[in-house]
Amino acid sequence: MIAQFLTLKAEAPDCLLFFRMGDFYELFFEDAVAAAATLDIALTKRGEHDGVPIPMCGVPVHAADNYLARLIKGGHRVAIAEQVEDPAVARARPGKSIVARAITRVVTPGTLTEAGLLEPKRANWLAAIAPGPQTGLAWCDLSTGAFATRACTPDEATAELARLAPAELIAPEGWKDSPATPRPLPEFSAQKGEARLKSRFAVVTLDGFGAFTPSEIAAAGALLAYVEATAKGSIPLLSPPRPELPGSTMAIDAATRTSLELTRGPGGTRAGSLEACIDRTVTAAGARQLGADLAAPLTDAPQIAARLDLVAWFCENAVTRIRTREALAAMPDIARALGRLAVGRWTPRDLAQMRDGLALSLALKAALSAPSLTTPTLLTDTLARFGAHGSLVEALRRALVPEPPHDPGAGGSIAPGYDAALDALRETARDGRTAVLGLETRLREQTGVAALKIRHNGVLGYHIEVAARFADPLMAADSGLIHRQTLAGVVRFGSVDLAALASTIAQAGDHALAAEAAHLEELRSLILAEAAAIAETAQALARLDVASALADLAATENWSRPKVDATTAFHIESGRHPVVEAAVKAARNPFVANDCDLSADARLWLVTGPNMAGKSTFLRQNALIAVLAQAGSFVPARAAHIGVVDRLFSRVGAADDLAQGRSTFMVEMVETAAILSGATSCSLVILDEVGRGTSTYDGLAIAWAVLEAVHDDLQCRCLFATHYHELVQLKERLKSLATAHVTAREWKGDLVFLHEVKPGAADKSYGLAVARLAGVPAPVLTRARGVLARLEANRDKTGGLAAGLSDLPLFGAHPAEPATDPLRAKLAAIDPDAITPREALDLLADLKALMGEEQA
Ligand SMILES: Nc1ncnc2c1ncn2[C@@H]1O[C@H](COP(=O)(O)OP(=O)(O)OP(=O)(O)O)[C@@H](O)[C@H]1O
Repeated sequence: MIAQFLTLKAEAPDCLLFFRMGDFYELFFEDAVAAAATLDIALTKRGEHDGVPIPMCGVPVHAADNYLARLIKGGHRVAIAEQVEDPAVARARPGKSIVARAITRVVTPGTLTEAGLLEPKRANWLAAIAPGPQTGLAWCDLSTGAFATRACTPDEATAELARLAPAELIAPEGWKDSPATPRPLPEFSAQKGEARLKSRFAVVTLDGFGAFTPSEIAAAGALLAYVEATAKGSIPLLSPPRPELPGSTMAIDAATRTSLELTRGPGGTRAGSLEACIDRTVTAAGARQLGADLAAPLTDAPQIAARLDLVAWFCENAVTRIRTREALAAMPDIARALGRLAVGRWTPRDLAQMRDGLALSLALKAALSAPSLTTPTLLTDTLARFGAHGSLVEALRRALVPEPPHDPGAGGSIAPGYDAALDALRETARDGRTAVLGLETRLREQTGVAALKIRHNGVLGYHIEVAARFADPLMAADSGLIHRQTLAGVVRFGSVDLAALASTIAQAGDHALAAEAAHLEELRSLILAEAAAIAETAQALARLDVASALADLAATENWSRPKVDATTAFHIESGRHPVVEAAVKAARNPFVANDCDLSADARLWLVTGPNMAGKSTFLRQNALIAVLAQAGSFVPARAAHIGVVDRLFSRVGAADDLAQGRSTFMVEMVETAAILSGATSCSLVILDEVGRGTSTYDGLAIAWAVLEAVHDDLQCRCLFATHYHELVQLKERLKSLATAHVTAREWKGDLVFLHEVKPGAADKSYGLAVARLAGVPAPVLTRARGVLARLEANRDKTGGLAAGLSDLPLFGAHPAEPATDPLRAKLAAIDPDAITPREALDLLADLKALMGEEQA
């Protein structure tokens, strides 16, 4: 057996091998040691290998999901080796033969489909990257079948991966940019990929799915190869790939996502994120769609307007909204049930979920289809995506009992009356059981043992049981009973009649189970034949859930419809930060709404104000409002007009990236460089205290230069918060720069934050007042006050930190002169027609000498 284990282990050396033995999956050798440590279960020993005891541990099959989930979370991959023949067949073979086993599945984080192993509200992306100057990305979610690709630059690929946050990334061997499952390079060949995709989707050309670049095909092909390799012959659900067009969504890089906490909060989970704060969806599929929408806001104004129209319609039609949400709340997750059915890991419950979900979808479609002049286009389009699943629902209704069991082997899933032959088999089994009861009564009378019982267990099957003290007379040869087992206190017997009945019952039961299994399989095929239409229905349902949930939010939280167009407007009236607002309100404080108008003559705002006044909140809330608006949501503001933002950058409070060995300041500069090279005139840039991580002079100088570059070169909309009051001078020089400050007042020696954003710069920093609020001891504060008075006196005398900057020439006024290259200058001066061969040789020698000087 260990030889069989080792052979299988060699097929999946990077996995823990779950080796099926009866009702357990056993692990051996290092696998056992690793699994026991991760799962915190007992490590035992079994036999010896090369004279050394073999470590072993095991998990029961019925609870395997739970253990698998923990191992996958712990960073392991698991190969499952099942028994692939009946043990009786193995036993019947001559010699000491063991049951044949084979790896039937490799479980990895990106290929999960079981409900128990997945987060209901998050997509479970498996992504593949084909690196190169033009990088190809492909990603799929095997739990729902979604499959998409994108061609992009390496930087964009990093941002895309941050958006998707894949559960698993596959990359060619040797690629080291981020943790990935390595795959052989040939699997990333575009040619092979194309052939693989064509064969998987049974098409002669991929053109029908969209226009792909070779890098996208390479990534999609590698992804498919991996899916097939881990599924080991089963066919997971996968829709045809859909290429994502470059520029169709707002570009948001990884640092911006983290700083704005769009879909992950401070702890890296959903809690505390914008997504969690605004999520009112009532289905898991809706929550997944909302997450996807927020992670990828649109850039096409008409498409955004279509989403907003649908939200507005649900806002206006409150009764319809409430009814729709009630209907959706009862909806099972049919997208994921479909994923389980496709891959072959399903239970009869999944069939019932499909029946109930599709029936509800039909009812919902009928309820929302009443023609009306005001029906928004997206509603009409979404309803058109609902499939006509009437006959499938009918077939499932006829075939299944209302609540089938979880266990496919338990029987009892198929409704009575569906199949006369099955009913007859069940009848036979039932009659047999009644006959067993009759036999029990007869035997009690015959033997005079009133407490005689006929029982059933897995080892003996049906048997007669009496207390030991009544057993002796029954042992007699003429008792008609056959002794089978003596236990402490009870003795068990068989009889010819009982054996006959047991065999009838068992046969009928087996045949009934086989008939049920065949019916269940037929129903599964019926569903899979409509897989594409069901996946489409599931997506349409998720879209309705998102729109009605956003409408519910807008109606109850007083959000308003933004106007989004192709201008560069950014005008927010009384904007709020939804997450901070919720926190502030939970503490029974009011949230102060603020305006922001980045119109052409003030597209760059320099925001000052004391610590804790609310600068970061103000900056972020405007970025979030742009994200929400372009995701198709109403926004937390009285009114908003936003010109489509193509790229969003936010740098708020850079933290040390110790994992990558970069200091705060280095991180900040790397990120600032990314903005300066990536932003366009349609971008929105949020910069919070750029330059604060270094010495005051360096920091001010960098902040100054960045502001000038944003103003003159990028010419984008920008909010820039700073404690460098010296920067206010730039207002005189940069015509589209406006100053604003967040207000605070000192009152009776205390600092009171008003959180209002007002035009103009803050009068002072209040740093010491904040320090006092924070509990810095009085002697330290007194000393600090003294130091401050000195510094300020000196500043006023010398002109301060920014002395001498007032007559600094404007940024870009003196373009750097191209460095003169003496070699080039000399070459340029040569007129080949006017020199003799001798002069030419001399010149050559001079040029060589010049080159020597340069290299020295
Ligand atoms: N508009 C507002 N209305 C009510 N409370 C607010 C508002 N803005 C901010 N706050 C409160 O003030 C706290 C501090 O806000 P924030 O972090 O934005 O300040 P800051 O000025 O950026 O501070 P620092 O300069 O120290 O980073 C928030 O956690 C919140 O409780």
